[in-house]
Amino acid sequence: MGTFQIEGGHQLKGEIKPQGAKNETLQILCAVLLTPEKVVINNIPDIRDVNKLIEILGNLGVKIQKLGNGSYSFKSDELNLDYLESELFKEEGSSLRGSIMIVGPLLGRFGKGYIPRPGGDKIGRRRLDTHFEGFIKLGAKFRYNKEERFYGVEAPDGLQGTYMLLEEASVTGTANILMAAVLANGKTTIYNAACEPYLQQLCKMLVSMGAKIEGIGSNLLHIDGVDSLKGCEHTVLPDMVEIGSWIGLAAMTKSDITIKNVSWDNLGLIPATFKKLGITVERRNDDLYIPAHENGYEVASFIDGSIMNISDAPWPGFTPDLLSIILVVATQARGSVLIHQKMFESRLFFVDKLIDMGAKIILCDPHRATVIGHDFQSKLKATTMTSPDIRAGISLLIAALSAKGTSTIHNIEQIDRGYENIDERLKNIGAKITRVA
Ligand SMILES: CC(=O)N[C@H]1[C@@H](OP(=O)(O)OP(=O)(O)OC[C@H]2O[C@@H](n3ccc(=O)[nH]c3=O)[C@H](O)[C@@H]2O)O[C@H](CO)[C@@H](O)[C@@H]1O
Ligand SMILES: C=C(OP(=O)(O)O)C(=O)O
Repeated sequence: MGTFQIEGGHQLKGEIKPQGAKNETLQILCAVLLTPEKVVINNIPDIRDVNKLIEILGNLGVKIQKLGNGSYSFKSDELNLDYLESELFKEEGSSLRGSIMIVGPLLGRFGKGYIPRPGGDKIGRRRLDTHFEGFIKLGAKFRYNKEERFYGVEAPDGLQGTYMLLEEASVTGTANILMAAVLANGKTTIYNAACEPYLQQLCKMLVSMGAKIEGIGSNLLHIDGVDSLKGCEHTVLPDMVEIGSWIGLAAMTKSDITIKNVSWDNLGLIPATFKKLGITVERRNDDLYIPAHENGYEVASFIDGSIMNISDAPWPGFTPDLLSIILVVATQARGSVLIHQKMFESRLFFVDKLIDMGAKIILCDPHRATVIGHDFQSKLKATTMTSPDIRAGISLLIAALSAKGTSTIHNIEQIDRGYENIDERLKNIGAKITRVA
């Protein structure tokens, strides 16, 4: 188990460049399975989850070449589908959430796809019903081995396009079904599709490979199946969750930080949501500037004067992946705010660690926490903690950087899942972090 030691209480200053987006990359990597031709992908982040998926693709027979920093080429012309039924795959496939998205492209192209129950954060139940209901609608036969927790879909005679209304706008579910439908016979309509920028990016990539998709950016996708897809080159967007994490970090540590080339138009409600906490977020061309909040930041109230409430929702709503960060930032705001995590059931439990550090938080129930800000009148106290999931992990790191004294965070593998070389990048802007093991 890796550990960070963090000396808190220092202001940071400088520029930071966001990594390529984790969740987009996981979709895009799976799409390379759709064609025997070469696919080049740029701006791939060097993080644990992405590297694990690249390893799975390699074991599946994809020819992978590193072209440069963050750039790779992939060629899926001679796949070893037997790997899908191997013990190694059962182990590797279950180690991250994103691996589930290899099923759609394999089903579309080869008529079969298998996957062990995927991993990812332990942040509540994470059902896969949307994915498999979609495949079944496209004509696939579904089987599930309960003992081994192993899922399979098969369609030896190919998939047939159809209309489907998804039960929920699942991000990986939409990507998975979409990647199957682009190679189905005839037309597919996916209503209540997830439509966040990363899915838009996947759609654009598929179109550049020869897929026919209409409605990109909306929750109603029309797909006209084609017989085959060709190679392409694709560049991953900057990671909006990382960008949000740096906004929170800057505010909590009263730091003056510029986040470079954020692709502002793809940030949706992220800047506006930090502004609700009173944080100044300035657009400078495509950079995002956060001045040092020497006098703190004050939570806004609603027009009717009622207490501020920040909650998540499927895109274009506020991403659930930033609520833990919003929560930690709120602990030093002037005013109170109710955080409502609607999607995941176990994502707020990490607040016990913040309470240990002296934060004023009432966990109302698994989905809601009320935070009463300190307005920097009282600093958080350094402590020893363990990171339960990726976003709680980064939130605890932000808390530790703002706290008085030296904190220890264990299980930093969770943070490394989604943040590239985080200790070195933060050290470059003045953070005092040591990777102990
Ligand atoms: C690898 C990857 O891309 N992971 C992201 C992806 O996970 P993932 O695709 O697994 O998440 P889903 O979009 O399927 O759903 C996440 C959770 O929200 C619930 N839900 C979802 C949609 C909805 O309309 N109502 C609802 O309640 C689901 O039941 C589930 O518990 O999207 C999540 C939601 O943005 C993000 O937190 C994850 O970082
Ligand atoms: C929940 C997340 O990731 P995953 O879906 O990979 O567990 C996340 O990125 O915040």
